[in-house]
Amino acid sequence: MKVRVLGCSGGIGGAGDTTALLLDEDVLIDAGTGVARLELDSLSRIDHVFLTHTHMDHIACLPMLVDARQGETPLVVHGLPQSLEVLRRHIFNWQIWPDFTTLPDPQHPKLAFAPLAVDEAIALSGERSITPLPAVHSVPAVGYLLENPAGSLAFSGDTYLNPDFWPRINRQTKLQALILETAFADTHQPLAQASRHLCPRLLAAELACYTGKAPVFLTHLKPDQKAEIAAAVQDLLSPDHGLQRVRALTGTHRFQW
Ligand SMILES: Nc1ncnc2c1ncn2[C@@H]1O[C@@H]2COP(=O)(O)O[C@H]2[C@H]1O
Repeated sequence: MKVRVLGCSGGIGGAGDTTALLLDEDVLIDAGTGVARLELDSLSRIDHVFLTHTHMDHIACLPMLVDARQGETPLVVHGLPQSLEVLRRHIFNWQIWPDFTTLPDPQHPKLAFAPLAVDEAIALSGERSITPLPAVHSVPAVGYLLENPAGSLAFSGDTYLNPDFWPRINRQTKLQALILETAFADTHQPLAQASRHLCPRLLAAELACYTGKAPVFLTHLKPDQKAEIAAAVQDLLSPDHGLQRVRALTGTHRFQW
């Protein structure tokens, strides 16, 4: 499996694009502004989008992807039932964007919705599977475990303290990487808590629950707080803390296993 980071910033500005991970050529995890980096033929090869949640920084490019994509089969958007209802009601409602579940005609739509549930794995071609993981955010949300027989990669999605996440991660014997959000700096902890995100201090509490050794990559850093978050994470890496191999994800990173 290959995962190419198209966007991993907590906002726009500077070189950052918002969350989008391309799994092989046919699956997107979230559809933030990073999707706009892809050429038309790459967009047309995407068959599935797995959404963590419906916040704009994770769906910004979804409407235009549906319209741009060429192909006979619909783009299948997977999400929690509550997330799909939000998309129907507030995005694909003919006012913000056309309802592509009925276009060009209801028998041959460009868009289909597929509800998912935490812990229910979705099998994909090539012995790949994607399993929704619990997340704790200000709207219904999930993370994802991407898996093939050779290993797995876990992505927290946007989340606050998430005790149900760790037993599932600690069971992974072939985890290649752990992508965790750390949106805010410690000086913004009240906002992190209000908006259900982590800051380095809360990240340290989360990582204390991790018993494995996979490298940890931080995502969703707010652009104006990147330096402060990075400095705090360096402090977390002091020898007495015992944490190692924690670094910020970059918008060009690729994983392969
Ligand atoms: N009280 C608040 N609750 C939630 N989000 C807020 C609040 N105040 C400001 N925000 C910002 O709104 C953003 C929505 O997307 P994020 O969850 O990435 O991050 C959130 C914060 O940057």
